[in-house]
Amino acid sequence: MIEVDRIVKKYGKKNVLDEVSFTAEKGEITCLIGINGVGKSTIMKAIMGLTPIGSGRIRIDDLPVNKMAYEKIVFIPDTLTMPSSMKIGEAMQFMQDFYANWNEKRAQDLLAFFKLKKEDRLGSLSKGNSAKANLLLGLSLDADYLLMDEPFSGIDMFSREQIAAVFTSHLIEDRGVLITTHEIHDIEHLIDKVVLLEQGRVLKQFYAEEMRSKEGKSVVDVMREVYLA
Ligand SMILES: Nc1ncnc2c1ncn2[C@@H]1O[C@H](COP(=O)(O)OP(=O)(O)OP(=O)(O)O)[C@@H](O)[C@H]1O
Repeated sequence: MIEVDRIVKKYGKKNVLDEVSFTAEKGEITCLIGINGVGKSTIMKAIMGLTPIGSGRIRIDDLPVNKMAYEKIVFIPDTLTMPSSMKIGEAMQFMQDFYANWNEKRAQDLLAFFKLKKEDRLGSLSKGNSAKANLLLGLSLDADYLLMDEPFSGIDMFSREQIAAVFTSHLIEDRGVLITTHEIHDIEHLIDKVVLLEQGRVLKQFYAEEMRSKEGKSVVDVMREVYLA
């Protein structure tokens, strides 16, 4: 479990995260939802140790975040980080050489699933295929938790559907997934837990299925209630 406990982050005098607490469990998809600027990316960076926090704590499987903990997490950015001149196959080979936890079988499965071609250069890929290549490279690492910042942003409908299908497939296995988004419609049916954010604070967190079955409300219904109140 990733446990974010009352974390506070300031940029200058501005409180960007104000006692944010939530958990993301293994085997579940947890979604941080909020409009631009509420602090979603800052939370991701804090979990990855890429930005220091003022107070609060972050634990992964009951251990404080340290170098070992980072071997449990993969952060999949929204842009390709490999040189654009590299072919997909070369990028896969690079990852295999560099990371001990590269899972070649899963990488091949993802290549087929996304219908990507090894000989295509990263720089020549469409936005949708770049996102898929990014996912391929990240998901092929055997890590217990996957963090993805806006994996569906700016991607065409068919690519979004294909990417969404990965989340419900065996390719995710029983890993914990934490994603951020400001567009919920396409992915509402995939999400287990929802964390609604506003101006650096958690307004509400709930399980989507429980909300549907007990209160008959969709995630969008709850968002309307919370944000338009
Ligand atoms: N390096 C920085 N210096 C100063 N302020 C920053 C810095 N990074 C982020 N901020 C501010 O912190 C707040 C939260 O930013 P963050 O990027 O976490 O939001 P977000 O919810 O991920 O937004 P988006 O959906 O646009 O990515 C914003 O007001 C942003 O302007």
